[in-house]
Amino acid sequence: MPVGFEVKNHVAYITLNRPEAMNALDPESIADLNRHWHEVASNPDIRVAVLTGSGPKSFCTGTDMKASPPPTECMAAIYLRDGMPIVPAMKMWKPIIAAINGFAVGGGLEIALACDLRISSSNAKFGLTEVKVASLAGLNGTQLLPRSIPQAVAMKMLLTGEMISAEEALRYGLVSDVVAPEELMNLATKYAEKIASAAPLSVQAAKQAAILGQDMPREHGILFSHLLWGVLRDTEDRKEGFKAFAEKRSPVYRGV
Ligand SMILES: CC(C)(COP(=O)(O)OP(=O)(O)OC[C@H]1O[C@@H](n2cnc3c(N)ncnc32)[C@H](O)[C@@H]1OP(=O)(O)O)[C@@H](O)C(=O)NCCC(=O)NCCSC(=O)/C(=C/c1ccccc1)CC(=O)O
Repeated sequence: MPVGFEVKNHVAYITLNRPEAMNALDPESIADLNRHWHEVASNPDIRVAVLTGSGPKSFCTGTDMKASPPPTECMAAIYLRDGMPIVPAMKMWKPIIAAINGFAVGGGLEIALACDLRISSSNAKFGLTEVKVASLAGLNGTQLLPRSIPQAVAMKMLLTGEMISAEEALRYGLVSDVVAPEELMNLATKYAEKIASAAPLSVQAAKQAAILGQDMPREHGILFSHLLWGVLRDTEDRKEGFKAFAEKRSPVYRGV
């Protein structure tokens, strides 16, 4: 399988598994990945996902430029039927952690930008290199990178295709943590299990409020967050959270 999938302790681990091609995405990987995102979104046992690449060198280098067949259908037909591939299937309120274990380039960086937490190994490199291969960072990179790091750095990366190091990515806030390669999955698991131990509906509401609120005027975002709080107020899990606190024990959340 070009994409590994395993669920443990409410965490889905998704591993791009073509290290010989720097985990570039061929059509089979894209289909596999999309199936896994649908599973993450629909399986109530899964509360959070971790996306990584196999091997020591690369997270993902985007489209497999050697294994992508020429189009057989015009883009308008595909776009108006399915939208853009890959990233839409990741749009969900369960959090996704990108554990970036090496090159995150082209569509690989764009996928990482669609994740909620980005942590990186010290050998990682980040770039939107599509201009070098006569394409465009069309998986939302042109929109998300300038909103994620300083505009001047984003424009340099977009226009020149230059890569930045893990240290620079940390400095610009593109990633939250940089660790030694052998520590990366431990840290990803630590964050994922922390998220999985919190109340799943609260976690999803927090993500929804933060993501949708970004595009709202501040007062609308505040009102929206009040409504979400109201939605959560009567959940069984909120009662359990308060009761467990009073009883000095760990809560047992069920997502109801
Ligand atoms: C990442 C690199 C700088 C690493 O260089 P290095 O010298 O360390 O390693 P290589 O020898 O180059 O790589 C080893 C091996 O892997 C193959 N490889 C690596 N990346 C790809 C790839 N993307 N496609 C196919 N094959 C790849 C490489 O050929 C070697 O194979 P071998 O010779 O051993 O058989 C360097 O690898 C590099 O620069 N890679 C390319 C990165 C890149 O340009 N990515 C952008 C691709 S375009 C894209 O992602 C798009 C996304 C998209 C947008 C909109 C909608 C859908 C998708 C644009 C698009 O598709 O048009």
